[in-house]
Amino acid sequence: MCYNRLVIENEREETDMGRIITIANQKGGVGKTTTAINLAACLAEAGQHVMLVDFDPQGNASSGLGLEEKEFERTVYDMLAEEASVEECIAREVQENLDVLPSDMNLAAAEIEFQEVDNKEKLLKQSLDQIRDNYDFILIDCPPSLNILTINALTAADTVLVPIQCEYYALEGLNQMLKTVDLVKRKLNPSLEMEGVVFTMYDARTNLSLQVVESVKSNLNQTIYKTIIPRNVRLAEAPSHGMPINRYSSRSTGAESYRMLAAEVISRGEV
Ligand SMILES: Nc1ncnc2c1ncn2[C@@H]1O[C@H](COP(=O)(O)OP(=O)(O)OP(=O)(O)O)[C@@H](O)[C@H]1O
Ligand SMILES: [Mg+2]
Repeated sequence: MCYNRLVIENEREETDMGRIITIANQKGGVGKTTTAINLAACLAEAGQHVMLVDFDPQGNASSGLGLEEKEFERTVYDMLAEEASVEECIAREVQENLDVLPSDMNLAAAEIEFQEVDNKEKLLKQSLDQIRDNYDFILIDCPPSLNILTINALTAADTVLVPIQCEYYALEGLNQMLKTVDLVKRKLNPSLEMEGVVFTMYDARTNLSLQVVESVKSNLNQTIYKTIIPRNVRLAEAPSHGMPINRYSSRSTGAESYRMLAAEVISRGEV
């Protein structure tokens, strides 16, 4: 089955622009993709119209939602390279209310290939601005680095959500990340704000998890989400079944926690 198809009309009646949230942390394996997939799926379950942009050449957000490379002809790379329109690259209704802009290894070439392109930091923004009115939320899953892809994602975003893994080196590199956010805000995207920090893989059986949460709370002058994502084996299993947690194991603590996070994210937008 091929998910890509061209849709010309604007499907949404509302006129307000979608909120674009970039999920970033240059540290690897902290739960960015798990948060991107499951927050997107739980926002969609709550009736929000959502697009998830897989902006990592690893393609984990695409495969974690069951999108295999053979199933899509176009990717976010084709969109950036202007080889296809934004609309042509979208995999539609991967779940109810949830569209995906898939990615694959081609995106790894972006850093070198777009080196000489004018406004190379704004390529993603230029594309997403064309479609943001069609969505309530656009989430962008970043690779584990502060490269041109992450800079593009920060430039396109309204806010940045930083997952922090509850482990000893949690704060390592975080300052660099926050400096990059600040730099992008000053040079490229003045309206960029911090969405906040989300703790992931919290293990209630260890003192360490609690200590990390306490130390981040006292050291980091950032908004911290009340919802803490627990370490939950169902969350780790779900991607290999190509499903978000609310479909794979709807009553698991992982599903419940991402539903709570989605409710918090929605309520922040209403303040
Ligand atoms: N709350 C959780 N409970 C159990 N396992 C988790 C949880 N969150 C993430 N994982 C697992 O930890 C690993 C890393 O998570 P994930 O891929 O979301 O991190 P990432 O930050 O996107 O990684 P990368 O930097 O490589 O993109 C994965 O195997 C994932 O299934
Ligand atoms: Mg990832």
